[in-house]
Amino acid sequence: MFEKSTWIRLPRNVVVGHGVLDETVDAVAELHLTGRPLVVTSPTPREVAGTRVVEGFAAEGTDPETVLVEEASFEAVQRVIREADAAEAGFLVGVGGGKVIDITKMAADELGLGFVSVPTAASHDGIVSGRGSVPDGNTRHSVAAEPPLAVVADTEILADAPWRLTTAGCADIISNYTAVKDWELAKRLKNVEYSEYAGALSRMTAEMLVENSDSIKKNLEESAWIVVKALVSSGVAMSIAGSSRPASGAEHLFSHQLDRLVPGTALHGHQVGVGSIMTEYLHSGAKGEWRSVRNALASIGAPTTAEELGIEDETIIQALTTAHEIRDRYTILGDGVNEPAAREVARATGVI
Ligand SMILES: NC(=O)c1ccc[n+]([C@@H]2O[C@H](COP(=O)([O-])OP(=O)(O)OC[C@H]3O[C@@H](n4cnc5c(N)ncnc54)[C@H](O)[C@@H]3O)[C@@H](O)[C@H]2O)c1
Ligand SMILES: O=P(O)(O)OC[C@@H](O)CO
Ligand SMILES: [Zn+2]
Repeated sequence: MFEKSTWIRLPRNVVVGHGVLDETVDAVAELHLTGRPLVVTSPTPREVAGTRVVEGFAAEGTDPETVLVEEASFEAVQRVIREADAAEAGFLVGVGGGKVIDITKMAADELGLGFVSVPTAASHDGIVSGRGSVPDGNTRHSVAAEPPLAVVADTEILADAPWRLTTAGCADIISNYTAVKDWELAKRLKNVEYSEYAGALSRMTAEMLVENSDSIKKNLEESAWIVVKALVSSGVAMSIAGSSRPASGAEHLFSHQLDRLVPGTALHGHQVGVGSIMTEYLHSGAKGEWRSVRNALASIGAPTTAEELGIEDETIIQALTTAHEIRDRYTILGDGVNEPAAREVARATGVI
């Protein structure tokens, strides 16, 4: 008897383009979300977009409340929940980078409220996904969270954000190549559940981004358009999979370990990009495709070395040798890369 079942939870409205921030209220109205909005944001995103979103809701008479968050932590999620309860919020609007959006989607999930994603940076593929990523002591949780009912991605704002945020988003997408390889490996060796559709979509998203890399340039709003489309597509792959597997493999474990060792030093996307160069080397060897990964990153101006990340060589080795410990997710790292092997891969790929 066939007993398989799945829920693929996707946004209903994905609004992308120049000046669409002012359509946030319409995107919400179309969803029949009611009650008081709680706008979750952080200082800079509040300046570049949050205040305008609040003013838009206020003009409609919905009396929005705002809460500022800085870090992705369970404590921050609880704080948003308390603020939402106190404000008797009807729905949540996350305005900011990946951390703000993760906190908002996790709070919305616990509260049982709808959530709208308003990214102010094209820096990560969590803008659409129903996953939240939170460090917790020695581990990193990827938790099921409320996917956004709507995404409002204003390319004018995204193109105006510091360029490094956009190159981080590109690198988060380029890392899908190795994430999918890790997922396939885990299917072969550990019989983990694998989705052909999610894997193919994730890989195709990375390929299309790389094919369009000539059009991804600083001060070109079209770049934000191309990158957001890819981030949405990658998030959809995660929703189809019901896990972050299609977009997160060993390169992400390496990045999560760097977040523990040297928090706040480099952007998530940049770290996973450098991790991807090395894990591609581990997958396919010296003559394999690691150069293509490195060249794709270099062509959009993302870091490809420890120095460009602003991270010490020894920290790279430490992160690579301990990355397998961070989460129970089988990857090319297996039960761990030893120190000489880590040094070899980091040197051979020019990362250190
Ligand atoms: N849930 C998922 O599926 C998923 C996917 C990818 C990444 N993530 C998570 O997202 C986080 C990474 O996201 P991130 O790189 O955006 O980091 P972040 O949220 O820390 O943002 C980086 C910085 O950019 C600033 N910023 C945002 N918009 C700006 C703008 N327009 N102008 C100037 N500054 C702006 C933020 O205030 C912050 O200081 C990580 O915690 C990662 O684990 C989650
Ligand atoms: O589940 P994690 O490893 O946090 O990955 C989510 C996201 O960063 C994928 O791009
Ligand atoms: Zn990522």
